[in-house]
Amino acid sequence: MSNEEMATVSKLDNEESKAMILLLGLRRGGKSSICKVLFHNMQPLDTLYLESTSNPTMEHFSTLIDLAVMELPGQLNYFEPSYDSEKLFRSVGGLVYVIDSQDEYMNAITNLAMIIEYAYKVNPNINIEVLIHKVDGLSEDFKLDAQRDIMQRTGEELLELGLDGVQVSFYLTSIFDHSIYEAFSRIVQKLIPELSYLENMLDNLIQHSKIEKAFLFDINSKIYVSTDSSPVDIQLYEVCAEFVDVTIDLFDLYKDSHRSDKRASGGETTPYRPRELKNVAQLGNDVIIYLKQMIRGLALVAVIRPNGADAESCLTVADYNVDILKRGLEEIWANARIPAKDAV
Ligand SMILES: Nc1nc2c(ncn2[C@@H]2O[C@H](COP(=O)(O)OP(=O)(O)OP(=O)(O)O)[C@@H](O)[C@H]2O)c(=O)[nH]1
Repeated sequence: MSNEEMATVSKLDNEESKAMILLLGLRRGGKSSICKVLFHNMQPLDTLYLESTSNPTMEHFSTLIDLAVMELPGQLNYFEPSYDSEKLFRSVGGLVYVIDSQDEYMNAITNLAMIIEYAYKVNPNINIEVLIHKVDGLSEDFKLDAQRDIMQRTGEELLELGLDGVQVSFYLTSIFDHSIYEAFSRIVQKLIPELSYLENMLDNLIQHSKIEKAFLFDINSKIYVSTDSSPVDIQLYEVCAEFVDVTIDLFDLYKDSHRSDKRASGGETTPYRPRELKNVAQLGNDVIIYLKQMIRGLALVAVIRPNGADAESCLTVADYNVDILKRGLEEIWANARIPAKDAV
């Protein structure tokens, strides 16, 4: 193992306070592209020119929880004696394995089963997540066939290893649409211990407003860390994620040019406080999309359906209830370890 690899793995000692996700898979499966698109806003087409990763890399992502995503290069042999895999696998909450659905995937499935066997032995609480990736190149029928085939073959491999009881979640993903955000949202949510409180709070919010669906988005990555308990319609999620983008673009366009206010008396300066993100838009079908900044780089995005009621009064009620939600979030996270950060 190279010095750099050792250094990254030894950093794990300091990472133990963070929820950690390990991103694994064979070479050219799409791991670096996923990290770049999710955490660095890289355009999907620009990932074509990414070079193969040769050392483990770590992405830090502080939202409701402090999260680290560690990418292990495809060519790394995790079971080589000098590699402290045991420590690594014991410290992670989720293992995400990327399978390239456009390539021959039998080797990937064998590799996955071997990793699951090891991971499960050292850390039986680990969440095992499989991304059936690059599905943008497959037709609808073929996508489902590939999913069925990969799930079945993985099941067979695990059965052979006597691991048929292990829970594995599968997601069809691509960096060219919102499926990768949706999959990561679900993966991250499993690592948030307060998830059920959040869901209850959002359920309460929609019960007392004309809100049809509410998401708590991490503004920077567009992953949603929670939603109410009604099922997620991916198209609705896409509309909401795009609304976050538009809001940020507008916010940047009209950024405050005065980073501090000169007080009239004596010319003292008060610290710069960023404006709060808020945006409301009414669509052609009367549906209203509502965004308001919450705590820790999060924004609430809600879809309001007035159903004949006056839009203004719907918004007044939403404003009132969203403020209560925000205060609730502030109270829950008042004692959290990481300091609240500015949203944008
Ligand atoms: N069509 C398609 N191509 C993708 C997708 N995600 C990644 N790719 C392409 O797959 C190729 C390999 O991606 P990488 O992100 O470098 O793969 P990796 O798993 O990090 O590879 P190693 O660093 O060698 O381990 C790149 O050319 C990406 O553009 C996807 O969702 N769809």
